[in-house]
This record gives sequence, structure tokens and C-alpha cells, in this order.
Amino acid sequence: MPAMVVIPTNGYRRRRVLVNQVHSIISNRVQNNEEQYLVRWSTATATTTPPISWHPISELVRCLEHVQDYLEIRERDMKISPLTDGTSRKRKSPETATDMERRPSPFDRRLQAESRTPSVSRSSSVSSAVPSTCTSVDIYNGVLDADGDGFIYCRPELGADVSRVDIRTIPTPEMKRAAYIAKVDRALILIRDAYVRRLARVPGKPIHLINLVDSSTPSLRFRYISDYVLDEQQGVYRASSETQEGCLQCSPHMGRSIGCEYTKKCDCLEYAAVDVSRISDPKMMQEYDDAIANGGSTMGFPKKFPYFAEGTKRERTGCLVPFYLESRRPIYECNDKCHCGPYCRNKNVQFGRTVEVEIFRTSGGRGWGLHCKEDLHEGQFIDTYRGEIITDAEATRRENASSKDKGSYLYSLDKFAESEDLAKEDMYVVDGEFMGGPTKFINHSCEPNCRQYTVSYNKHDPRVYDIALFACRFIPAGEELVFDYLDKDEDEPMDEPGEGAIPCLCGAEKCRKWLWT
Ligand SMILES: C[S@@+](CC[C@H](N)C(=O)[O-])C[C@H]1O[C@@H](n2cnc3c(N)ncnc32)[C@H](O)[C@@H]1O
Repeated sequence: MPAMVVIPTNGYRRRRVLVNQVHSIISNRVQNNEEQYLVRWSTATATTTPPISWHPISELVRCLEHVQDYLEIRERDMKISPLTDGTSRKRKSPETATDMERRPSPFDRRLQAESRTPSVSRSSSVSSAVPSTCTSVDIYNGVLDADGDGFIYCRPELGADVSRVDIRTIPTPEMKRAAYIAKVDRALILIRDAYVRRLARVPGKPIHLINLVDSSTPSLRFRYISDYVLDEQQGVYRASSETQEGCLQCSPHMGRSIGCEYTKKCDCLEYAAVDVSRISDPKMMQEYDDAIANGGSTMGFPKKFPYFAEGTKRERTGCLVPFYLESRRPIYECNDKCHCGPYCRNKNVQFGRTVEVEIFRTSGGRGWGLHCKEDLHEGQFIDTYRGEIITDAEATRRENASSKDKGSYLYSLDKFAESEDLAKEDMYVVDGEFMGGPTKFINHSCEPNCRQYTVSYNKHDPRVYDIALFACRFIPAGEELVFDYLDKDEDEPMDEPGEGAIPCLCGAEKCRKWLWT
């Protein structure tokens, strides 16, 4: 019989288990018509007898990410192991299952550090007289306690009536059977609601969530961010702001309207690709050819403004011009040091997403996808790809640690490696798995409707720049947004698929068959 340990409520009826104290959830059941989950509490050292206790889902609203991790494993296990065989060899043991499958996110590291902070007030954990407000739970290998705010936590000390259980023996086949048939609806609703609440807090145009395929929700182990987060501990830095130059010959009130598009020479555009169609003078053309042949500077040759100016068709204003849209040329936007002012039209991507998007569950085995709630014009900016910026070595480590069937959210910032003669291992990588924006959900297609572009603000920083997604044709509202992860031309051949090759499920007529070879 499990021991009955009383948790004092300290007058608080809404008791909560804190996320940073939980190691994982290891089983579920329904008791007294209530969904309950078996919490394995964190311990400072590895042990085969960590404290564990059952909690109603209402107490786990502060640690739903653990419940979500568990439900994913349960779902996978239920598909692999039929109910009749509780000891199938294919099934993972609870220890390995939770430890291996639980995705270590950067937040965990922080949360674990925080979890070592002692709680403010502690009350007695085991009481012989049971006050009417107290609830009892099954607790093994430790004692539960509650602080003055009603948060429940656990101490790995054994009370007189606390029984000892080896974690490797649970969940038992009986527990698994009960877990498989137990309802988890309440937990699924709470997880979804928590995610939707998070979306509502993201600044800018709304991000919606819809799932007409199953009951899953995107991972709660994700933080929406509006700018990159640099892994400074691993030595990831932007170039010093002193290296950043602005356009000094421009001003906010130039020409018909405003901004750099009306200048003859904007210093920011000087770094952009030359618009050869504007070289009419044969002498200048010869100078340009010589510069290209000898790897010389192209400063002073005519450049193309990246965005359609005001005065063109209304729906084209601000959209990327064909010169860029049909190429992979980097876009150089104006920056804070420029003299063109805040309304310069060469400031576009840096202001972020201006379109309403919806995350949706795909039905073709590609997980989540993204579409727009409004029509997009050819060349319209959608959003940037955000995430943690990590070193190439760290990206390789994360790649190796991740299982083959897990999605990849890594994006190399190697656009300028060749032109700046930088080694691949010195370039950075964006990881959008644990923090980023809704663009993390954009899937790959071999016949894409969006395209990724390099957008630079500090031309002297070849390692940190924006990856901006633009519509490469008109995209009606509701059509899935997809880009080519490899950014290959149609006729560029794919490498031969290796052992870890991932099949492409884009379904396009000209599908290259492999996502990554
Ligand atoms: C950046 S994520 C895209 C969002 C992802 N679908 C999700 O649910 O989070 C990239 C991952 O999505 C999946 N994916 C995207 N496009 C795919 C495709 N065309 N075929 C198969 N899997 C795809 C792969 O698992 C890939 O590693």
C-alpha cells in the first residue's frame, strides 16, 4: 500500500507543482473521476529512488511542458506496444523513455539552476492530525511540502510512513494498461490553452493555432522572441556597433517623398549588387567588367533599391523588386546610424512581421505548418527566421544528439563565408527549435512559394544577419507557406542519399525526393 502523506495547504486551495522541481511525468490514471499524473521530482544526484507522487492535472498547470512530453511518449508507446503485452521488448523502460525523449532545452538549464534556490517558507510535511482543507496523495521515496504561496515541492527524505520504490520497476505493466485507457482530455485542453495564451502575448499581428487532424499542440518548450538570442557563453557575438556605418549623405526629406530611394548614392546600397542594366556608358561598363574579373570593388557603380517605392501599384509598395526576387543577392537595409530617418523605405525587414499567420497541423506527416490569413503579393515580406545563434560546433553537437526522425530547426548563417574568405567552422548557426518565431513551422517544398533572403544592416558583420522570408509569387490566404530548405535551382542535382537521408513529403510534381541527403 502506498503511504498517505498529507500536504498542508496553508489555506491555499489552488496548489501548484512548480515546473523547475519536476524531473518528468511517468504515468497517468483516472481516480475519483479525476485525471492524475505521476510526477517524478528532481533530485540533486542520480538515484534509483527519486521521490514520486500522484497529482491531479489541476495541480500541474505550472508544469504542463512535462505533461506534454509524457503524453507524446505515451502516444508513441501506445502505437508501438499493444495493450495486451505490457512487457514488450520494443517498449522503452520509464527511466530511459523519459530521460531520452525529454528534449533538453536551454530553458531547462536555467530552470535547473533556479530550482536550487531555497523556498521562502516551509511548513511541516507530515501531519498526524488531518485538517479538513488538506488533500492526501500517494507519495514514495520522499515527503511533500508546501510553501506560503501554496506551491508544492518535494524533499527526498523518508517520513515514517513513506514507502520506497525503485523507479526502474515503474510504471508496472498494470500501471501502463491503466494509463493507456485513462482519459487525458483535460490535460490536452490545458496544454492547448497554455499555448494559445502564449501566442496572444506575442507582439505584432496575431498568430493563430488550428488543429483539425489530431489533439496535439506544438511544444510548450518554446519561447517566442522578436530578435536573435546570442549564445555569448560559447563566444557568439555581433560585430561591435562601432563597425556599423550608416548612410551619411542621405536625409529624411529627399525627393518626392522620403528616404534613400531618391538619392543618387546611398552608402548602404553601395554594398549591394550592381544593377548592370543602368550602366549605359561603355567606359563604365569596361571598368565594371575589370572590377569583376579582378575581384575589385564595385563601389560607385549603380545599385538597385530593394523595395518597390511609393507611387508604384499600391499592392506592390514595399515588395521586393524582381532584381532581388529572382536572385540570391543580399539585401542591405539602412540602420540606426543612417541619416535617412526612421521612415526610409530601405527599412522593412527590421520592423518584423506585418501579416497575420496561422500555425496548423498538416495531414501529410510533416508535423506543423504555417499559412497566412491574408493574401500575399509577389515579393511581400513575411517574417524573419529567429532563434538562438550558436557556433557551428554547438550546432553539430545538437545535431548528433538529436534522433533522426526529429525535426531540424538549424539554419546556417554562411552566406558570406566565401566572399569574406571565412572558414565554415567560424560561421554561426541559428537554432529555432526552442526559441524563435512562427517561421519555425514553415515546411520545405521542392516547388516553393516563399524564398529566404539575406538581409544585412551592418555590412561589416559577415556572421550575423537576418534571414527574411518573402513571397516569391502571389499566395492566396490559407495556402501553406513553403520554402526550399536547400535553396537550389531546379536543375541543380541532389547528392546521393546517405544513411541518414530524410525523405521529402512535399508532394510537388518536381519533388527531389529527399529533404536532406
Ligand atoms: C523547420 S521544421 C518545420 C516545422 C515542422 N513541421 C514542425 O512540426 O515543427 C523542419 C522539419 O519539418 C519536417 N519537414 C518539413 N518539410 C518537410 C517535407 N517536405 N517532407 C518531410 N518532412 C518535412 C522535417 O521533420 C524537418 O526536419
